[in-house]
Amino acid sequence: MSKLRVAVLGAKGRIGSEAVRAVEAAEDMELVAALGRGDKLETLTETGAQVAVELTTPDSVMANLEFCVGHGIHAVVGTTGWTDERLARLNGWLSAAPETGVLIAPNFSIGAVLNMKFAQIAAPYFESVEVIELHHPKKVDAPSGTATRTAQLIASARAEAGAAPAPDATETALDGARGADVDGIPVHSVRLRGLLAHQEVLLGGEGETLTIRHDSLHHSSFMPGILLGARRVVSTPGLTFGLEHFLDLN
Ligand SMILES: NC(=O)c1ccc[n+]([C@@H]2O[C@H](COP(=O)([O-])OP(=O)(O)OC[C@H]3O[C@@H](n4cnc5c(N)ncnc54)[C@H](O)[C@@H]3O)[C@@H](O)[C@H]2O)c1
Ligand SMILES: O=C(O)C1=N[C@H](C(=O)O)CCC1
Repeated sequence: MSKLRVAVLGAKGRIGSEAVRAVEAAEDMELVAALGRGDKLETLTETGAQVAVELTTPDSVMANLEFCVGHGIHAVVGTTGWTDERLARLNGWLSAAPETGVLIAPNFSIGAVLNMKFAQIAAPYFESVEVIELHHPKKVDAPSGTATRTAQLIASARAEAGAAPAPDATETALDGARGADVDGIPVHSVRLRGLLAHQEVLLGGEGETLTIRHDSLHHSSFMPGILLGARRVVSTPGLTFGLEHFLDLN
């Protein structure tokens, strides 16, 4: 059987360099290109890449995806910075390339996907919910893509269940003291040397709390999800948002 022809964009970065090693080690894949900032995207077509693994920066991801989708190259995207406006532009490109698939995964680690899922399930049952994400100090965006997605899932689960807003008597606060507001859910971002990627969802009710915590201790935690994404995206046209859809968790 022929091997899946995979390229990595952001190949010299923290997660990209790990992805290069993971693709090289996968028996059913061939690494056909490993591109860094400034390398020409035409290499993707010249090398016959079928899937591009996009692990760059929020300022680069859109141009890379426009090229990939425009050339019928499927994409597995871990880069953060997704807004409704960006998703609409991507969907516009995909509507002109109906056989092309793009997976955007706010987090590729199974534990983080389950953290999001468990939080979504628990959210309607508690009066209070807040999210704390903790990352390495080189991270350029806050809140993390994972925390943003988690808060969105919590907010929609609570809205669907008709849950009341969380109690909060704060009258005066320093800017930022109550975190960022993502769809009404407070999200707090910690940047700390020694950490990689961690998240706690705190839920509180009468006389009890529930804490759902996940820790990524090494970039290897993201690799099985990236490889799964590459295998599945080639037969999943259109936009898939969240690895849970490829794990049959929905
Ligand atoms: N979804 C996940 O599971 C997951 C996990 C870890 C990181 N991330 C995200 O992945 C992104 C990268 O994270 P990182 O820690 O590796 O950052 P990083 O800064 O270490 O790596 C990004 C790399 O992309 C390169 N780059 C920038 N523009 C480029 C372009 N146009 N073409 C090719 N390469 C380009 C940079 O030079 C750099 O080497 C971030 O958005 C981060 O939040 C997602
Ligand atoms: O290290 C990062 O940067 C990470 N980014 C993603 C996010 O913003 O959620 C996933 C976890 C690691």
